[in-house]
Amino acid sequence: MLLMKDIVREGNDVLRKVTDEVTFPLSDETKKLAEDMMTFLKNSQNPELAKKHQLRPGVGLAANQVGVSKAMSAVLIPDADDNIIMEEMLINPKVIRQSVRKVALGEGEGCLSVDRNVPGYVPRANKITIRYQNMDGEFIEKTLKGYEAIVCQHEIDHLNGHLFYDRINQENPFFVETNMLILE
Ligand SMILES: O=CN(O)CCNC(=O)c1cccc(Cl)c1Cl
Ligand code: NI
Repeated sequence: MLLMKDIVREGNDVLRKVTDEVTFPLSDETKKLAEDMMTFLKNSQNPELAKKHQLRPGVGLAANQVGVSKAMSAVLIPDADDNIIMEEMLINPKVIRQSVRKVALGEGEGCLSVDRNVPGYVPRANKITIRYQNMDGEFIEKTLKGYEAIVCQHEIDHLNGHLFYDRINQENPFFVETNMLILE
């Protein structure tokens, strides 16, 4: 199972490279990696297992965060009652439409690859349409807004070598762009 020791931290170039397109049919190795990534997220969201294995909680994980430069991310988003509202492996994901309107989380963002708090709003498109492939290679288009849109943009950024703090306004980290929504 994947543990925190397997998570690549900032400073490692693999986090700054554009990841390689995933080809189909998936190799057994790539299938196992996808399963391990989703299992990591589930374990990280389970208080008992997270404590036992010292896991930081995550709602997404990109392959290059575990040192594999492939364009795939696991996303596991629970709602306030711990009901899963999104559980997807995003393979070769692309944002094909995005709103002008921006959104940012009021408490900022965090990243397993960043062992420090970086305060500030991370402005992202409030509504996006993504096109990606599932584990069978079928193309899926999904429109997301708010928190799900934020998480998927955080992951797709990883796959393109970006980290969340690249998007924080350097002059004023809590600058609110015109019409930007702040999500508490
Ligand atoms: O890339 C994934 N991670 O680094 C896992 C840890 N971070 C989070 O779960 C997280 C936390 C806050 C906001 C967003 Cl958007 C995300 Cl994604
Ligand atoms: Ni991250």
